[in-house]
Amino acid sequence: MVLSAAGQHLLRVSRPGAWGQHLLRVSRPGAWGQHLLRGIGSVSTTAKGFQEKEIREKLQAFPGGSIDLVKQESGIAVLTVNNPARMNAFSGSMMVELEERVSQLEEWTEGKGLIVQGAAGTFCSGSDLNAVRAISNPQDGMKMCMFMQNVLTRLLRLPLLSVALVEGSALGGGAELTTACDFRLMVPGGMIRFVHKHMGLVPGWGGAARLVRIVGSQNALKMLGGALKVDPEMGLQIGLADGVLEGSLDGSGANALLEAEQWLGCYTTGPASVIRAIKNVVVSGRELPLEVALRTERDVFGTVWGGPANLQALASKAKHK
Ligand SMILES: CCCC(=O)SCCNC(=O)CCNC(=O)[C@H](O)C(C)(C)COP(=O)(O)OP(=O)(O)OC[C@H]1O[C@@H](n2cnc3c(N)ncnc32)[C@H](O)[C@@H]1OP(=O)(O)O
Repeated sequence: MVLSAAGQHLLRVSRPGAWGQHLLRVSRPGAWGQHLLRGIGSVSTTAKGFQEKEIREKLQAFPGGSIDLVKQESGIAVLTVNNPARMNAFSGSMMVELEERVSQLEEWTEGKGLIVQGAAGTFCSGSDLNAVRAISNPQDGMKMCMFMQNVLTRLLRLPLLSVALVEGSALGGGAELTTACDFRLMVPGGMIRFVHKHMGLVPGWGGAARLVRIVGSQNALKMLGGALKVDPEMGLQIGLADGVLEGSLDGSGANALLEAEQWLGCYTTGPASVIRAIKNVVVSGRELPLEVALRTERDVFGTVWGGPANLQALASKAKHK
């Protein structure tokens, strides 16, 4: 780690062979705090110096599937990774669409919750291997990685309580996507598997960093090193899964979605302003140094203190037995 004159950390990523050393410039942690303080819930990229327009154009050259978003009256939105012919693998255009959907969710001020699911009874089999083969050179791979890291970081920081509904398999980048949600609910027969090792890779969409925070470094090492198949039972045991649902009665996925909505509803009941504030204080507590997190918490507190929900609760003389 080198601290440049501009105060930016340069993370030196080396790889032996043709392309030698690359410098991935990331903004210093203090700048994250500034982002969070300025506009919690609309945090933008932590990566500098990558040409988003250029990578979008590149990714658009690999079309297929879609990322569908339905915002419901209940304040819970459903995001569906939809490419069933390829087990919901992410084509390039789906990566771009995911960024657009995240932008829409950042603008959705009435939202409280989000369920991320795969179409047709399976979650997501990671990157579309056809696109991966076409961009297997290091420069393009690095750009795709930065693009997806940025999108999934923004997804996790949305001021919505988010759940990955894991039916079927979540493989590779699909496993990484589950870690970009606050919670994971698994359906019997479901599996989360970081298969990267078998692809000669490590996670690159931020999945390893998030996994360590969810299950701890020991379990993360075992999951990545062994490319372990994490079923619902193991998921609960290591804290990767937050619940196991009954699942589809007819194979349509409808029942699992309904169950996930009910599960999430326990945490999203109440005014959007309060639910969003809860998510924001937790994000800052999770990601920021304590002093900055405390300042952020104070700022968020100021947005709800004396607000309609607070005044109504005071007037009702509520008892919390
Ligand atoms: C930083 C990101 C790292 C990554 O995500 S790398 C990608 C990691 N993912 C993989 O390697 C998944 C490879 N696929 C598999 O293991 C199996 O296809 C899988 C998902 C277990 C399903 O197995 P089966 O149920 O036997 O079905 P199948 O193999 O016949 O697949 C059905 C069709 O889906 C396709 N498919 C599945 N995963 C894909 C992918 N990631 N990219 C592109 N195409 C994919 C598969 O080729 C097959 O297509 P087709 O019917 O032969 O035309």
